[in-house]
Amino acid sequence: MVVVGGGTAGWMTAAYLTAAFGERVDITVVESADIGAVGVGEATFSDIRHFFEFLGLAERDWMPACNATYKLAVRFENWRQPGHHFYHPFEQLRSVQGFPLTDWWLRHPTTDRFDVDCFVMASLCDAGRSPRYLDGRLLEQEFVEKDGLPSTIAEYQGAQFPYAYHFEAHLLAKYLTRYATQRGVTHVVDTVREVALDERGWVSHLETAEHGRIDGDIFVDCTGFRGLLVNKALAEPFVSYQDSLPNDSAVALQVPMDMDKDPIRPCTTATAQDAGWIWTIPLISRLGTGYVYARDYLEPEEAERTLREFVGPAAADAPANHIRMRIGRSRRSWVNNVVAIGLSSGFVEPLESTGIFFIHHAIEQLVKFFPATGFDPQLQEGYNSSVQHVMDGVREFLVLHYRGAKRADNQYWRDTKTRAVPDGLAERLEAWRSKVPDAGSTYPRYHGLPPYSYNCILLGTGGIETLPSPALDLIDEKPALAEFQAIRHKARALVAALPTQNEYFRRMREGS
Ligand SMILES: Cc1cc2nc3c(=O)[nH]c(=O)nc-3n(C[C@H](O)[C@H](O)[C@H](O)COP(=O)(O)OP(=O)(O)OC[C@H]3O[C@@H](n4cnc5c(N)ncnc54)[C@H](O)[C@@H]3O)c2cc1C
Ligand SMILES: N[C@@H](Cc1c[nH]c2cc(Cl)ccc12)C(=O)O
Repeated sequence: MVVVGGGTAGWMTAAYLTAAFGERVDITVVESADIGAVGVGEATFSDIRHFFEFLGLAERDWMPACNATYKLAVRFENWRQPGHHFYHPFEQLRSVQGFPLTDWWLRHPTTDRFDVDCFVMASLCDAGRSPRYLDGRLLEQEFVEKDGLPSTIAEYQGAQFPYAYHFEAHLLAKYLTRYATQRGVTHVVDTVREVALDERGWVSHLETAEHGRIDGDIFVDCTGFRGLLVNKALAEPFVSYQDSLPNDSAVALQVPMDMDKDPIRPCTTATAQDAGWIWTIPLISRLGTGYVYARDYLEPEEAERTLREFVGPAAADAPANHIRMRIGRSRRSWVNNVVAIGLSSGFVEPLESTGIFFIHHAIEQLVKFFPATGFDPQLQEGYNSSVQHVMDGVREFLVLHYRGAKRADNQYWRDTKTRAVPDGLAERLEAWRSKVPDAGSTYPRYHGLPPYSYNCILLGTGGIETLPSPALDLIDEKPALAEFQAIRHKARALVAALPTQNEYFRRMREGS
């Protein structure tokens, strides 16, 4: 196997496949020293723990090397109106008498914060708490992997794990480079100048600037947005999502942070802006922040000025990284003997931190559908179908954020209500007006987001009126009210008992 590209996708792929296949598959990574990686991509899904566990890595092995912190949720600010915020947490939504607590909340709203009433994590985020005690124990939410780890995250049936991570993307790539090369992966630092095809249109070999010809059986395209092998050499078409997700640009800053002074919030923050939103990702030594926006509504210089103003004086000396984003996916990610993974395969704006989830899912599916030398087209079709639906499903979930956002104070936000929606979503939006989303009314194929995630965004953004189930007028509400009270008590007890993230990581630093 020849992996072209040494960003997060390239090294996650090489590390995982060497852990899966050992020496039975020879893996080479070719990465250019002259073409930079995208340099961002720092918040994750909680599923990523399966990636590190598959590699045999514990948190103490990799977190300090990547300046990593914990992420309990995404905090959405000003999506409903200025000053309003809500959370999308890593916490299963409870049910009472067969109805989700969000449904009961619509019928009996105990406060104006559905997230605080239905989820313990919302209070932990508001209080800046760590999900682990100073001795390393996980918060009370007893969590046990059911019957060991599944073969893939798509097949995982266990409890919702309570947190994900923030980490420095380039440090993770460096860490995985060491991991992979120590286990036999060949690392060639060079630029691919030509992708040679045989008479069938399959890649026969690569020509590099200094190392000449590199042969392979399977080529993994991890060359980022340029899609050097899949889109350029094999001319696989790109399916744009821009008609429903117009944000196509970003400007990013890295802002120094002092964990002895600055609070390390245990969540990613997405703050709505006039032409998009700003992400804030707290790491151990710095803040990752950036403005994701639509060029049709805002020029890069204005976006950078807005971002610097938002961050304040700490941003003064930070150089800006302007990025043009290709939003959408390759029609197929696996074409002939080329498999695209990462930005080359597809990408949506990082509103729910899905880029690394796409990579992790794609690598697991590549193992699941790995071809024998005969390259059975059924395996390729199974792979492409799984990858396509994950991206199309996430696209739909992100469109809901904009259709649901109550903000309509300028043309950008007014246009979010009239823009085309992906096939099937219009009917689902209609259904959600009468009944909160459930497994039967969200995107029908696996795409990584459970129905409760849709409940959070629908109730949090506030722009789509959603009615409680009529049955709740006829069912005794006392058990539901008792559940709300139990959540309040549990949240209060955990806020009192858990350390802040700063205290937790200061202790980890002292202990290391
Ligand atoms: C603004 C922004 C914010 C993001 N935030 C998040 C987030 O919070 N969470 C998340 O999960 N994801 C996020 N992502 C996505 C995440 O950054 C990517 O999924 C991740 O970095 C993977 O990128 P990649 O490895 O596919 O491509 P890149 O990082 O672009 O790497 C491409 C590699 O290919 C190499 N290359 C290119 N051409 C050649 C050649 N001819 N020869 C040899 N080598 C070559 C380059 O040298 C580089 O090593 C974000 C993306 C953007 C744009
Ligand atoms: N399986 C994913 C789904 C998920 C559940 N809650 C959240 C919250 C956020 Cl911010 C992203 C993703 C998710 C996971 O557990 O990571």
